[in-house]
Amino acid sequence: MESNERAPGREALSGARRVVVKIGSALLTNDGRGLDEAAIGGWVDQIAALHARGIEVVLVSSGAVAAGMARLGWSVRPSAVHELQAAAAVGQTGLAQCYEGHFARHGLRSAQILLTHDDLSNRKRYLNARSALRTLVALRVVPVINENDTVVTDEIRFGDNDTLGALVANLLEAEALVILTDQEGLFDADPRHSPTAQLIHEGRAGDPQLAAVAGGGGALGRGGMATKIRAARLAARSGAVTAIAGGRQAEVLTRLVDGERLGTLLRPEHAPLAARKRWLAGQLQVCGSLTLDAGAVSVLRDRGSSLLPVGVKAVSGRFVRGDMVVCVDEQGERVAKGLVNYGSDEAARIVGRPSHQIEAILGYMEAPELIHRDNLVVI
Ligand SMILES: Nc1ncnc2c1ncn2[C@@H]1O[C@H](COP(=O)(O)OP(=O)(O)O)[C@@H](O)[C@H]1O
Ligand SMILES: N[C@@H](CCC(=O)OP(=O)(O)O)C(=O)O
Repeated sequence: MESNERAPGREALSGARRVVVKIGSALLTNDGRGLDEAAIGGWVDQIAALHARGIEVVLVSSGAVAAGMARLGWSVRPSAVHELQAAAAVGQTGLAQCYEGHFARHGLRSAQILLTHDDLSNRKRYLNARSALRTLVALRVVPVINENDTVVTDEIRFGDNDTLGALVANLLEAEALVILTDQEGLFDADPRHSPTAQLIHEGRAGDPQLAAVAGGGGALGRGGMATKIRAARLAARSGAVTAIAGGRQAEVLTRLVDGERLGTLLRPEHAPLAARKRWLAGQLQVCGSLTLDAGAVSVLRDRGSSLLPVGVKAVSGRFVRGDMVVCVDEQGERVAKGLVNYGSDEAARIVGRPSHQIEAILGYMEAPELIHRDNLVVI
């Protein structure tokens, strides 16, 4: 097939409305001499083009350590953690400035978000990060995310940004994760060592055979293909398709979104909602319960709606925002479970009341729903 054809099976990518784009260290740096500002400008141009089509783009960008090393005049990547942290702190400023300047050429704003593993494994911080990111996206701002390298320690480090990209795709329920790197995609062997290696065009995220061909990273990158394959598996948990493609290919982002057969496409094996709901259903302990009126039971079961406070009659148990609670009908039969947006004390004060009164009752409003439908599984 010619590479500029619209390829069957690429619809998942061409139909995506929200995309997480991860740009790796191997691409961002100018042979270790700081940031490749011209190349960054080119990706920003493409992201702006996607934006203009109404596609929401969230960027996960590496490059802080490499940029910091250049600014500090270091030619060799340090191994001491405190030096890496210092380099990241110096470099992250340059990275943010570079994106801000390029997005401004298109009349777009960017926002810096630095995350740690803890932020996404702690449910409360996870929900907070998600609210902030959703708000930025709704404001048509492009979030530029990196690991908060200056505060993380080895035990709690993502290390590579492929994993971070996948978790952000999960967090925002993006339809696609696009990983741009210095190779054209996943080959059946590491092309640095096997010049005859063939590009794998499509595959199943989670296929164990992929891990067998994926090797480690180059001098500048961290995880290599191994972490990209793992990222595809993680992204698939929330139904996202993953594309691994060459960031130096002309117009790579726009061509991918146009459905062109570029790079490697790894598809989730399960439907998005089902994957997400399975995660919710399987993972978390229940901390309390909400008794729903008949109307709320029916909209949850029949329409997959969010649970609003107005449909709740009673609250029991002690829970905080982000905890899992079970929803029961007035006969005590289990209807659903999900992650609450309000702790038990606040929930008790707002149940039975319309959402527009929440702010007047509590003095603030986290969200109009008690449980957002993305965080709710009917059982
Ligand atoms: N099977 C493979 N196909 C393609 N690249 C591979 C494979 N196995 C290992 N690699 C290596 O992975 C590198 C990309 O990963 P990495 O250096 O971590 O980059 P990034 O900073 O973009 O994440 C490539 O330069 C390549 O040498
Ligand atoms: N957070 C680090 C990036 C880590 C890294 O290089 O990851 P990757 O681009 O996946 O190889 C930085 O900004 O330097």
